[in-house]
Amino acid sequence: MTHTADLGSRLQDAHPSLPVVLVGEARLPTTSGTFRALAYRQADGVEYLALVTGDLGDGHDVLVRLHSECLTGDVLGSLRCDCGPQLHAALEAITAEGRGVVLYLRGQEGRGIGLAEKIAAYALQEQGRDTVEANVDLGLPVDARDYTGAVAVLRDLGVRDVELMTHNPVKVRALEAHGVPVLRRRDLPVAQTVDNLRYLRTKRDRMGHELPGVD
Ligand SMILES: Nc1nc2c(ncn2[C@@H]2O[C@H](COP(=O)(O)OP(=O)(O)OP(=O)(O)O)[C@@H](O)[C@H]2O)c(=O)[nH]1
Ligand SMILES: [Zn+2]
Repeated sequence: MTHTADLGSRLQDAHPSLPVVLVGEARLPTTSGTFRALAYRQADGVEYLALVTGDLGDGHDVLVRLHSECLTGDVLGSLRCDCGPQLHAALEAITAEGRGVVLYLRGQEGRGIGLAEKIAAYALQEQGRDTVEANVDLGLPVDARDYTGAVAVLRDLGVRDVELMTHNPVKVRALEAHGVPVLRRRDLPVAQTVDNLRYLRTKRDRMGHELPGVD
């Protein structure tokens, strides 16, 4: 697990200057609304896609989702997790609000370990390990996500403080540690299935996620 102390030291090491550049911007009509899509790239090649709706104005109290890439859930409709429904719920929430940002984090597939390693972790889960134990067995961090670039994108968009759509307290702490206050946390609907129940329970019981509705 990413402990608060580890997170704090990583954040202290984070470079304070803007490590991302805006590469392209276009209108993106989707089934969940029409967004302004802004594509950013970090010096190491990691890309970010910010889907923005409305006028962010003074940047205060912006409804935000930081969405970690999940190819299997977001694109393929995997039932091992709830990422796809969460992504679409977040896009629909900013559309309904008329103002907000969904920031798609391409460098965070598999909680930062990458797609191939996530599939290897799934194989261990089929042998009975939970999501945390599987990463440990592979010699990988349980959560390798870094939010420095995400914060840089939010700053570039003029976002100053946020209402964050998440159940994950580490995301809240990461934004706060980078100087982006989280005014409120907003729950997303949790799509519980027989295939993702253990994954959801592990997030609640071992990673501190706020998932009171999960049985
Ligand atoms: N390593 C690993 N990553 C997984 C597994 N299942 C899902 N993921 C990845 O987990 C990320 C989503 O993170 P979660 O911890 O499920 O949720 P979160 O985004 O931190 O929390 P919310 O903001 O509440 O959605 C995505 O990048 C998924 O690819 C797994 O079994 N092992
Ligand atoms: Zn997923």
